[in-house]
Amino acid sequence: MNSHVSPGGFTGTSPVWLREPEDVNALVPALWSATAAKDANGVLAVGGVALPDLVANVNTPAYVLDEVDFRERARAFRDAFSGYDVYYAGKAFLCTEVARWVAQEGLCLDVCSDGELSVALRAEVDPAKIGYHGNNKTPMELRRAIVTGVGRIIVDSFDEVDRVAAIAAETGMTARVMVRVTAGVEAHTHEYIATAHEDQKFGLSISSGDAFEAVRRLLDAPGVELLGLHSHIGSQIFDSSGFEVAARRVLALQTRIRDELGTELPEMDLGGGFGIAYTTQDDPSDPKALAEELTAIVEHECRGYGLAVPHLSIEPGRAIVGSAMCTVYTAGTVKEVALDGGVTRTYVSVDGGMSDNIRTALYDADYSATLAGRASSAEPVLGRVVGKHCESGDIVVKHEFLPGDIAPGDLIAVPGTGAYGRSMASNYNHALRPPVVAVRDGESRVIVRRETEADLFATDLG
Ligand SMILES: Cc1ncc(COP(=O)(O)O)c(C=O)c1O
Ligand SMILES: N[C@@H](CCCC[NH3+])C(=O)O
Repeated sequence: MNSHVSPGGFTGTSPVWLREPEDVNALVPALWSATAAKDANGVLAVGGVALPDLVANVNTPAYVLDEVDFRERARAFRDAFSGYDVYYAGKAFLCTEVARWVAQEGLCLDVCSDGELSVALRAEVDPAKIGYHGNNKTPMELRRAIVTGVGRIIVDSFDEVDRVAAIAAETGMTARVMVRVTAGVEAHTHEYIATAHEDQKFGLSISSGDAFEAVRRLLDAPGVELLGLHSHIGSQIFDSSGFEVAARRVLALQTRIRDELGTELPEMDLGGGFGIAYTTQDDPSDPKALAEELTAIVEHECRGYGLAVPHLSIEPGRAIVGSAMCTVYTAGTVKEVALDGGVTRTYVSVDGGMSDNIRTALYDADYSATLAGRASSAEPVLGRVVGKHCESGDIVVKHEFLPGDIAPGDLIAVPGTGAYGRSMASNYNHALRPPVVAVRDGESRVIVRRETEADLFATDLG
């Protein structure tokens, strides 16, 4: 994996990685889905559908999902990780149609709530190909998962060990489980999306002995089939050293289980978290390189411990859907704000914001943007794309060079919003969550419709 290029500070008002583009109209292909392209007039099309035509039908803001790109990325993971099971992490983005695409492309599906399970079942995903995560699954959720025949439940606590065993005993069904372990790794990502250090809520600690104890109890529980150990170190990760340390510690636990409990667990899940490019500072690996790297790490560690290589699985979410989607907005107001040193920043307010993309406010995430409806010959200016919510932190794109003549009514497209954009969207300020429009071969299809006022009033009983 290529290492993440550190932003390395600021030059005045913008981060050092942000360079003034030679052509402010040009797309940076690595940030966009496979079929995204601009014509000579600067009109952006995705899946052969020009965005001005698309928004004439569905309005803005809208998420635009490139079906060809999504399927290609899913297949790329499936093919590169042949011999593994690839679980698409539905938390990144899930709707019934996308769950069907996942199944059609031969991937399994990772869910982490009753609602996500309902979507998977509605799409007729084979329950045996569903994995079920969560640090606080209710007894009701666990019962449904077990009775439905979910392929694996990833057990996250001692309480859950007891619950799973009790439900298996009571229903006479077999509960197939993995144990989520905490490997004590400090992943190089934002604190809120790192999940393998000790002081957080997920998993059972290897170093404290809790993970071993959970394994011992599950092996003893009638009706429970323990498949293996699961480790997920965090999200938007570029550096393989975290996976390496985690694999070493998880396999050390596998060795202890073999030596003290007399069994080698047949499976192991390495989690997801593979980073994507949001801006020119990100340089992600392709699935083939990732597969080679992760497989080499596991094989090396297994050799060292004298273990058979377990059947492996991964759970990419962002790396499949992240770049497959962009969001298109309409600019509403444009404001020049004078900063220190005689510099100005152009604030472009769009008709969405933190209600359709919380990641900038929540994780200080970086995004990019481009004018989507026309070309401009104006000089680039340092811009910031902000939303329409009552928060100064309501920022969509913190730093981007935009054409100096950007004006109300312009369409602005933001790439890389597929992961955790719609899935973490909210109704803040009673915003109506935008639609997801799938595009392919010149056709567009609304697969999640825009919310309406009636949706808001469906729960507000008046
Ligand atoms: C257990 C688990 N698996 C998979 C994922 C997917 O992560 P990503 O979308 O970064 O690939 C997550 C989210 O971080 C997760 O918590
Ligand atoms: N929602 C986060 C990632 C956490 C995923 C779930 N463990 C993001 O947008 O980056």
